[in-house]
Amino acid sequence: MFIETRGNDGQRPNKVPFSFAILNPSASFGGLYVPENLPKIDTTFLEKASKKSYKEITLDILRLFNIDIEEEVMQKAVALYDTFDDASEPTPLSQIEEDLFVNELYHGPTRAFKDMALQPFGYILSHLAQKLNEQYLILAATSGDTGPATLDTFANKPNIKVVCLYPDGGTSDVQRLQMTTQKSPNLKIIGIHGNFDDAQNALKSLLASPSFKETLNAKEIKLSAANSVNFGRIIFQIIYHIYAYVALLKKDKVELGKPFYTIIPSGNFGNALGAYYAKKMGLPIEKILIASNINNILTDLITTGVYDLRNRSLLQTTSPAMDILISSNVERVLFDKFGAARTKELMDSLKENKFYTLSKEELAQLQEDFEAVYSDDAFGKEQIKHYADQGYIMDPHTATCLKAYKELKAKPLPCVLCSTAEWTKFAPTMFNAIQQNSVKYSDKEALEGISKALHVKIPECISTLFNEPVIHNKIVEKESIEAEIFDFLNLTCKKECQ
Ligand SMILES: N[C@@H](CCOP(=O)(O)O)C(=O)O
Repeated sequence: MFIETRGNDGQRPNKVPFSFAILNPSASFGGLYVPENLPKIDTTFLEKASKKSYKEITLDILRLFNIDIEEEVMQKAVALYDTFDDASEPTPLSQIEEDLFVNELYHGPTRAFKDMALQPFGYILSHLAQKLNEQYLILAATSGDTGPATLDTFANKPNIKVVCLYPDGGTSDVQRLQMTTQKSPNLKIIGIHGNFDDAQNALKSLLASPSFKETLNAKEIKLSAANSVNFGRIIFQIIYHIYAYVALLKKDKVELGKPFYTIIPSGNFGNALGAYYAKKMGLPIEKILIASNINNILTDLITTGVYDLRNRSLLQTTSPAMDILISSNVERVLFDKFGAARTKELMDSLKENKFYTLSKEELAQLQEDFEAVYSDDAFGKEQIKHYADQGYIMDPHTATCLKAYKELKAKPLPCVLCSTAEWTKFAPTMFNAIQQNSVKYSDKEALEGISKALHVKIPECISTLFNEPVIHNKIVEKESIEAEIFDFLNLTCKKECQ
């Protein structure tokens, strides 16, 4: 069963099953759903897992969670990993140093780690909508990767409509084209004048808005979300951390039960939360190392205990998917460590005062599991060049992890770095890094340049994007989002947006 991070308001049920939590992701007081208990895995589980495939392990873990989804549906959802580059190894582990391994999570249809969760999650959510004979509006806010993966998973799905919000100018060109060229009539993509935090704030306030829901309900439309505020995303984001350890075991790179480090490039903290839950379930993670770009609010939190939005504005970097200051899933860690009352206090303080401060003891508890560091674009480019020269291509988000590898890995243990996106989504930055220049390349030029220079193929799903017509070209002010959504749904707005 699932409970709420900020406690219960008396209006909602105290505990809900998985299906309820994913169909209704907004919990009391603007909080999030979390599992009441986490299942445990031990060395026997890991030993057995080392003889199994990714899909088999995924099903084992889903069964351990005992969620209210039929076995057949879980199997069909997990079978979607068969469409990845290598059906037998959807998340290959590449060794780039004696003790450093890259967990490549981007081999799905939209070339980012979001497919790992959104492919099966999309299947389960649309199955539930059909089974209940209900119509759903799914909202998504994106800084570049969640959007394309959400649209891909829900395209043409019955009973589902999707509205995806992205910051105009805040994603790479490829990421934008992956969204704006979508043809399926159940999808609407809206660019906003603002940044990712503005898009996610809009999503959260719509999820919590009684009048918005009332207008939808009048037309028998229910509301859910595809971001990692939805636990349906997180459950699948636990599994690839467990599988990374299994892959180390399979390759004889770790002794069963011995610890390893994991490094996570972080924005909305869903990936890091998945690692935290995996650690709590029993995966022997020594420490979760959090890598940020210069939007380093998570570095500050984990090193000083202060989460401070005052005197900060979001900066554009060459790792745009991490350009986030209001990081949703930190809340789930706070709840797990300090309980609902304290989480509500901290989150209320963030809303009202734009900051919160952990006590010394609380910070020490956070540091039991996490360490953090940040790097700038120049550092990322150096790493991209260094590894490209050695024959390994990593994207700018992945490159931020090298700082953590160099500075935070204190013990001689194997280290797994989560690689969140394919280089093809950020070609101009990649080409600048490789050529060591700052020429303004178009994405197409840069893709072709890299392909030629490094003898790599551009996947068809990326190369064909440039020939597709742009269908969604609307860029609106934040205040017009609600009206745009109603227009898409052919609804008349009830109150605020008139
Ligand atoms: N970095 C993300 C932002 C949204 O994160 P999510 O995990 O909550 O979906 C993106 O690329 O869109």
